This record gives sequence, C-alpha cells and structure tokens, in this order.
Amino acid sequence: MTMLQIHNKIFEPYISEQKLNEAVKKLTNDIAVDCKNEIPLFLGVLNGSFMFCSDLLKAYQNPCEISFIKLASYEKTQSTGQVKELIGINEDLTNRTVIVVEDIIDTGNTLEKIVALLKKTSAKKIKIATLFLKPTVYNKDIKIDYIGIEIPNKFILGYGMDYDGLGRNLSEVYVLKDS
Ligand SMILES: O=P(O)(O)OC[C@H]1O[C@H](OP(=O)(O)OP(=O)(O)O)[C@H](O)[C@@H]1O
Ligand SMILES: Nc1nc2[nH]cnc2c(=O)[nH]1
Repeated sequence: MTMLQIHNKIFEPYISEQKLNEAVKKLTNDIAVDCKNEIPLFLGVLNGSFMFCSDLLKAYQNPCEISFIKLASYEKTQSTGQVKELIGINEDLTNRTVIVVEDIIDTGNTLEKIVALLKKTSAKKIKIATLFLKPTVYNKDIKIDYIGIEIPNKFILGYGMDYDGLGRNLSEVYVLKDS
C-alpha cells in the first residue's frame, strides 16, 4: 500500500479509480433517467467538485449545461462553521432544473448556504448530487437526491478534494491515517 505524506499528515489509499468510475456512472444514469425530458443545469461547487463535474458531464450523454459557484468553509481538516461566498450564481435560472454537484457533503453547512441562494431564484427544481456523503455527520433536513458513496467520519482527499490546497490532482481517494 502506497502511503502519501502531505505536510505532517499521512494518508493511505481508500477508494480506487475504478470504484470512483462506477459511482460516477451510477449517478449519471440515475440523473439521466430523472431528467429525460429536460435540460438540467449542473451547478458545480468549486473548488472540490471540479474533477467529479468533469467526469460526470463526460458520462452524461444527454443535453445539459454547466456553471459553477464557489464557496469555502474548510481550513486544513476542520470546518470553520462559516461558509464564505466567493463566486455567486450568475445564470438566469428561471424555470430551470438545477443539479448542485458536490464532491462531498459533511456537515451540510455549504449545501445549506447554496440551497438558500437557489431558493431566492426562480429555478423550477433544485436537486442535489454528491459523490461522497458522511451520513453520521450530516445534520440538515435538505434531501440529497443522488449519493455516490457513503463514508464514515474520516477526512479524505484526492479526486478534487484537498488538504491545505494539496492533493486535488490525485485520481484516487486517500484517507487520513488513524482518523
Ligand atoms: O458539508 P460541509 O461540512 O459544508 O463540507 C463540504 C464542503 O467542504 C468542501 O469544500 P471546502 O469548503 O473545503 O472548499 P473547496 O471545495 O474549495 O476545497 C467540499 O468541497 C464541500 O463543498
Ligand atoms: N478534503 C476534504 N474536504 C472536506 N470537506 C468536508 N469534508 C471533507 C473531507 O473529508 N475532505
């Protein structure tokens, strides 16, 4: 097993590229079935979801659009509890089906903020897709429509997700050792 060190933290391989591909395919199929009569607008949440968004859209065979929103709440491996809006929603969402695309939902603080922003628009439907969910941590009432992989309360990185800015380029997911 190839360990990885970033600063003083040790990470070990956790979820293979193949498992990630399977999860992305399944999510894509589920979304395509639900959206067969519409053109969804995927709304990726930067930075973490860029790689997931890319693979999701490449796998999505029907007409669709993409845009991004940028929020941040994490410093190192801890949620600060405060979510900052760095890039807002610029599109006209009137009558659109918007699918929020998250790499991971942990406390749900980020999601709550995004959904609050979307509710102020005239979007027809707001749906949520996440590659990872920590069900034991998530404590909001917002329904998550599409879930890739559920994980315990551990800190992961790779496939878009970082530790202190590093590790986003890894094509598989690692977990913080002994977390
Ligand atoms: O459910 P929560 O506890 O809010 O955590 C989930 C959020 O944390 C990460 O983003 P982060 O704030 O680290 O910004 P980044 O995507 O730029 O890394 C991740 O991409 C989610 O958006
Ligand atoms: N990189 C990373 N960011 C997160 N944001 C919320 N949970 C996590 C996590 O486990 N890893």
